[in-house]
Amino acid sequence: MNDMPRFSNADQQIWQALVDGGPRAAAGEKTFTVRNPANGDVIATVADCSCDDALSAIDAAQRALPEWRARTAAERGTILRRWYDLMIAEEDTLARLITAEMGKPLGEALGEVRYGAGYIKWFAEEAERVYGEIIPAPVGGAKAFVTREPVGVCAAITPWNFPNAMLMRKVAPALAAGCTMVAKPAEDTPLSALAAAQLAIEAGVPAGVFNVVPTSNAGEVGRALTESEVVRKLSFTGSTGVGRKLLAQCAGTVKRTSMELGGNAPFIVFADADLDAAVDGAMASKYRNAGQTCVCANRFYVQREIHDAFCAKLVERVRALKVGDGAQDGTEVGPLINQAALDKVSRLLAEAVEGGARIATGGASTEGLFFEPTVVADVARDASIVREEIFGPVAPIIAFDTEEEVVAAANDTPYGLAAYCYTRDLGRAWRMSDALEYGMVGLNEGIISSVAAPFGGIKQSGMGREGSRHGIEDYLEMKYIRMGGLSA
Ligand SMILES: NC(=O)c1ccc[n+]([C@@H]2O[C@H](COP(=O)([O-])OP(=O)(O)OC[C@H]3O[C@@H](n4cnc5c(N)ncnc54)[C@H](O)[C@@H]3O)[C@@H](O)[C@H]2O)c1
Ligand SMILES: O=C[C@H](O)CS(=O)(=O)O
Repeated sequence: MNDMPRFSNADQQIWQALVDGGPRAAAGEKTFTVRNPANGDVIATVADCSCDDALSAIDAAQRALPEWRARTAAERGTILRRWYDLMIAEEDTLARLITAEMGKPLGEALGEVRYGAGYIKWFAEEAERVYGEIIPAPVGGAKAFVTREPVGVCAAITPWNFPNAMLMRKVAPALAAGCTMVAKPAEDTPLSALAAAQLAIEAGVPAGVFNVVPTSNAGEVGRALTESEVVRKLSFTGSTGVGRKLLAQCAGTVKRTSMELGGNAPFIVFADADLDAAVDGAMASKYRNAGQTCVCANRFYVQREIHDAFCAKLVERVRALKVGDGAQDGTEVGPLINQAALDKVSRLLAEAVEGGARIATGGASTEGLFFEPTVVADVARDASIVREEIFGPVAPIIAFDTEEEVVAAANDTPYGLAAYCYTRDLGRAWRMSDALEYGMVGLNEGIISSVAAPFGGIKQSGMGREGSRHGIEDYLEMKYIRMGGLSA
């Protein structure tokens, strides 16, 4: 990846932090390496930022705020649109970066770049739709109204599974609203964030408005971001466990927070469903990104009458999936991100089998970090693979009989991000979407994400929404103004 001099500091071949409008070596010039999960190769050396580096980035964001927030929404939107154009012009390079640092197939990586860039375009336009309100005067001789103002200096902490899109869906609304941003990408995948920030600078985003501090010490940098009184908001995407920790760390300074956390999506198939459509949806939802998305189907509930037919069709499709290096043509399922992820998937599957489950296809880690796309049937309802987020290419299947029974099972989780239901009965479709306790529901759809959709969860899957016309709200404050003394 050091063959990208535009992004890495070519002469030293180090991907420096991007702070205050340019590359910045970490304090002590510390570095860490990034490896390709497909083969373990070191693909880049990156500045290893510390608390001091984070504080410098926060200072740069604070200095940049007055001028950036003073620009008109149209001016900010024009710069964001230029950034979008640069992202699309560089989409192939950015896709190669994603595949190299986290393993997804190039086709999926290209889709992610376009998805992430789509958020920039969307919020370039939404910037000019941040309206205020006029309130009917509560008393004579007075006017009352509401204006919307940027929250201020924001921080973002993002995951490795969508290293471009998860950050773009935070930084785009933040900058559109007039905020400035300090971002800490995941240690496994800092390159996509750094490349996107470089393009932002080239697009005319002023120095200090968007800063990226890569680090192998998430806790130290995270604490600098969460404890700073200058940082008025934290937007986090990641596991629920880390989200809880960060919420607690933000309490001391009463920060605004957006939390996009873990999921445990039920995928429900009724006997009256279009079976082929349900299998198509299952394949798209379960095996995308090797099962490493927060909205992947995590457990399949299939009505007993069609259980065997559904399993047979699914197994046939899963067996045909091509596993390999995401950079190779034809690869459909890449590696898992690291050994810990592989160990977790293996553990959950082994525990399911110990509980009586039957592996219908797959079930083994092949070489390195690759895991065979798997279908496992006859899974116990309370198995750990049903209760925990798998984050791997394994589909546990459970038979059910009645609507009431499956609603209870689907909702029996602390998570509430996404749920899926296949049925051709319109009444049942409405009853299910009403009854499912989730932030997002796919009805006869396995892929529901879009820049136009309010993406987010309830319960312990988080708070706030990203994308849609709602996504910019998380970066705005409301100011109520009452103007008196207006009587003749
Ligand atoms: N709801 C969503 O939109 C969404 C999207 C993608 C991923 N996720 C969730 O993210 C998880 C997988 O991603 P992950 O493994 O990167 O999650 P993670 O929580 O381990 O890490 C996410 C980010 O938090 C950082 N982090 C970890 N510990 C920290 C600490 N103590 N202080 C500060 N930062 C810390 C990491 O460095 C990374 O940047 C899954 O649970 C998945 O469901 C949710
Ligand atoms: O996993 C995280 C992403 O939000 C998944 S999606 O591409 O937005 O569906």
